[in-house]
Amino acid sequence: MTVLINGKLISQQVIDETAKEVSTFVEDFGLAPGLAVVLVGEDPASQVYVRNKVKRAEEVGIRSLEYKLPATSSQEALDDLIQTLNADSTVHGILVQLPLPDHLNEEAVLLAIDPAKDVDGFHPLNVGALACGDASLVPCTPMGCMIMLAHVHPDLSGKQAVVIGRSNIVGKPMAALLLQANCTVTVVHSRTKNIESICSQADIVVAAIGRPEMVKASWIKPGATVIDVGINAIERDGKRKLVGDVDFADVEPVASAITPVPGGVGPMTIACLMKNTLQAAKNQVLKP
Ligand SMILES: Nc1nc(=O)c2c([nH]1)NC[C@@H]1CN(c3ccc(C(=O)N[C@@H](CCC(=O)O)C(=O)O)cc3)C=[N+]21
Repeated sequence: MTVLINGKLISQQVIDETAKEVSTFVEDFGLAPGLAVVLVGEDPASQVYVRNKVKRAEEVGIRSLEYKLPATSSQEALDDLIQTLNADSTVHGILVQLPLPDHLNEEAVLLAIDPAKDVDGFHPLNVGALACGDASLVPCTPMGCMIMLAHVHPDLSGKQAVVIGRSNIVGKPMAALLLQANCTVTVVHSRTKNIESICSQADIVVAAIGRPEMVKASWIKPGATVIDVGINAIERDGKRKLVGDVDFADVEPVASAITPVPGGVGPMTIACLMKNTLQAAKNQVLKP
């Protein structure tokens, strides 16, 4: 029987633990951790995520602030907002929802965020710290994947892990975390030759490609663990549906454990954002 790794349930555990720690933080320091979420434009999918973040923040006792800028905002307007949030001692975490509209420079925005408040872990300083194995703020999605993996593999040491995708947001930090956990890590991507044969040797496959249902049973070694990072909205039988980067119906019978979509990595990402906001608040209050 294949184990279904339940992201809804595990994320609730992370939320509950974080809520407890937040109430201790409030008792100790007399203020709640604060998270600022910046959304530029009206992307409907992003609006759903932002709403979920606000809801979860409320649940754990984090004060969340939503900043909505028009899609036509200038780089200067966004930079000004970030500088204001950097200077605000009641804001401990800043998240700028990606992707930004094309006319804005994403790299410049990520550089502008105070690394101590960078709850996404995307600032070059935090990226470097992760590469060195001493990060305090780890990107939320890969962190969520590691927590789910720990539920089926208490010891990852010596496992063959293949990460499909090399984005700065998921693929690269995911590979760094697996390496830190003593896996043998291979990253495959759009230019890789023989992706299928490389994947089919893996004990652990993390799919973060952004292509609906690309990973098939023939890519998966029988008994492997499959983490599906993809969240793709597709239309099937005239209905809108969320599917992952893994063809779940095909792969599930072959895997020993697999994450579903929805209810897998998505809720873990949000729970880890709450964890990071608390972490950032602790870091700032303890060494301002
Ligand atoms: N700076 C930045 N950081 C991010 O972490 C970030 C971002 N930008 N831009 C967009 C992506 C996407 N993302 C999701 C998080 C949770 C769900 C989620 O909770 N999904 C639920 C249900 C979603 C639904 O039902 O529509 C699930 O998979 O079960 C989805 C997507 C964070 N992102």
